[in-house]
Amino acid sequence: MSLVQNRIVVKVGTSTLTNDLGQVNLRSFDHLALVCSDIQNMGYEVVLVSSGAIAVGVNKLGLKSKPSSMPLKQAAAAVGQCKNMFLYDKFFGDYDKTIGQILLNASDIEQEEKKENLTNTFNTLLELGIIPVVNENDSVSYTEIESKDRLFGDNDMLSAVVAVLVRAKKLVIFSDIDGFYDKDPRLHPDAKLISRIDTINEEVQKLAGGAGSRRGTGGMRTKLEAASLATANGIDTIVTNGKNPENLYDIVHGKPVGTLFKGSTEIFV
Ligand SMILES: Nc1ncnc2c1ncn2[C@@H]1O[C@H](COP(=O)(O)OP(=O)(O)O)[C@@H](O)[C@H]1O
Ligand SMILES: N[C@@H](CCC(=O)OP(=O)(O)O)C(=O)O
Repeated sequence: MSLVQNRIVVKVGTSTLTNDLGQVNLRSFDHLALVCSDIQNMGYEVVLVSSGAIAVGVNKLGLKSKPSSMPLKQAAAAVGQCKNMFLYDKFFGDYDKTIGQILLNASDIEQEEKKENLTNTFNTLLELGIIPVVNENDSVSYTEIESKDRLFGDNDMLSAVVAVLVRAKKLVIFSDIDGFYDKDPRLHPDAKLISRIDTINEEVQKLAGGAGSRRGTGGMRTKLEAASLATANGIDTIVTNGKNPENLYDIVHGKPVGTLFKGSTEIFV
């Protein structure tokens, strides 16, 4: 099965959508909505995978820090997801775009029938010119929040699963850092950006560390897992800084930005 050439999945993490005080980063939401809308106007189909439900919920509920109790995390996600969709609806609306929410659990793609329904929903939304906004259904399932034996792992993996499902040509993972370095730049100031990786082997895996901020989860390890799945399905995966969403313009034109994990020659598994 071939990839849809003008289809792109964009993933944005919590550390881009909130600031160091744990507040919503309104400029990030607005900027992201502007660029995604503009890219769609240029003839591309965009799917947005957005984290941030728990962190935004924690802030809205006035909690001092991310709770450790699972019910409270799931409650925070319910509140935060609602606020995130309100913000996306408002900002995308400013650029004349309609969005639709899709909340997923791993079980939704494990069953063939559900998977087919989901694919049809994505395709129909995209045909209608709607931008799907996706997150894991955190309030229902805690696979992403906590489970170790998990398919989605975190939203990095979810974005790769979605990219495979919709047969996107590219997956763009917006992080709080410019790309994949030869070591964690927060711990090693001499770290160097790697602009292209053709094979994700053990050597590459050893370079990836965990999350850099208290808001992010997974760090580069989960981005590598996501890139492994996407590239094995022929999907070029780009990790770059969410502070500069306008990098999407260069990415859709195939210009080098951040780190490119090159998709293998369209073998669909
Ligand atoms: N080899 C590496 N290259 C770049 N960043 C790395 C590397 N190893 C670990 N990291 C850490 O991964 C972090 C990004 O992931 P994360 O904290 O999960 O944020 P988000 O999911 O919001 O992008 C970076 O801020 C950095 O500290
Ligand atoms: N589904 C969770 C996201 C967890 C997650 O993967 O966060 P991130 O590492 O910021 O992409 C939420 O919306 O809070």
